[in-house]
Amino acid sequence: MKDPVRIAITGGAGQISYSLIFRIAAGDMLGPDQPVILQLLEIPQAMDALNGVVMEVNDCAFPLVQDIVATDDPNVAFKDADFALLVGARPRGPGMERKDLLEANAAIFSVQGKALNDHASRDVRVLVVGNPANTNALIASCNAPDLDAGQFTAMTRLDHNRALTQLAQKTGKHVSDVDSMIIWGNHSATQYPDLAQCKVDGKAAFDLVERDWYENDFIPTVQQRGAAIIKARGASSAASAASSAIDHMRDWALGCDGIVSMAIPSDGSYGIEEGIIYSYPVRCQGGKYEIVQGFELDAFSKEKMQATEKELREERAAVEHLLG
Ligand SMILES: NC(=O)c1ccc[n+]([C@@H]2O[C@H](COP(=O)([O-])OP(=O)(O)OC[C@H]3O[C@@H](n4cnc5c(N)ncnc54)[C@H](O)[C@@H]3O)[C@@H](O)[C@H]2O)c1
Ligand SMILES: O=C(O)C[C@H](O)C(=O)O
Repeated sequence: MKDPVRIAITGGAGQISYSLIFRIAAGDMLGPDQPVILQLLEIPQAMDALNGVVMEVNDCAFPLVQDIVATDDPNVAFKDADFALLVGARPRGPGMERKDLLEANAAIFSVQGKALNDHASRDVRVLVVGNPANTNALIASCNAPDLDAGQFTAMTRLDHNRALTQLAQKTGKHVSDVDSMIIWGNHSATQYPDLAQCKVDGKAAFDLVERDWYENDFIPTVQQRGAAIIKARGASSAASAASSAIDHMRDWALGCDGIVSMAIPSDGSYGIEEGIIYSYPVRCQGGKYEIVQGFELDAFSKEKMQATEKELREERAAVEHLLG
């Protein structure tokens, strides 16, 4: 058996965690031969509920779970953490945009960035799920000056997976037949789900779908899917968010074939301002991610990519006081 790894999860008593924790404990994220120590963080008022979750994890008798820490202290939750999934934050309700949560949630991520800086493993991989995820990841990273900015990522994998399914259903194929899907930019209604590089069963997606469907159905459906789930369920996506968080961390840690979308600190690639947390097409190998370079961008793509970049710059300006 391998040595156990420490996985910190915030918002441990919330909706997403109620799926996420059990799937990680079952080995879905790091494999069936990787023991885990779960380090779960909640706010003091939710500690009873978190203790109930811990009771349930224990009742599953998962072979991979070596220990569980339940705490309301971020310094304890992030101690020596190898992986940190920052889920704990307020979700939006009907009629809100995710950036309306900036004020409510931003302070959480400055505190947690500092705690990661001071206590986590120097190799910690951080995924921010709590919204607005890209800018929250920027806040956490800026408050962790001793860690590399590249260790902080935000989740657009749910958008990527949503886009895969929309295209597969439209073309009558399976999601596994689709490759080179790309989500650019912010996990928000300005995100740009781009089919320009996409192939379905080896054929260019643009040869299989009409331009009108792409611009007026596919793009808005993916951009608005979170709101559609809130309308239908009366609560934001939870099991699908957990599943995508697992996909993101698994591929980053263990590698994957093909292109996936991850929101990562921009290095200026594709003309995007350096530093903001922007979703790019990446390849994951050897425990690292790398932006896929060299795609040609037409005027339509450039405009969409700049619109979502502009929103991220505005979000950054709104939290300037928290950026350390
Ligand atoms: N990036 C994405 O694709 C994506 C997808 C779905 C949901 N989300 C976001 O994820 C977040 C969580 O969603 P949810 O449905 O699980 O919400 P939830 O309200 O069910 O759970 C959030 C939990 O976080 C806890 N919490 C709040 N502040 C905390 C803090 N400072 N430290 C630790 N825990 C804290 C709360 O007590 C609560 O138990 C929301 O912001 C939601 O918008 C993001
Ligand atoms: O839409 C939301 O607010 C939740 C989440 O970000 C989602 O995309 O489902």
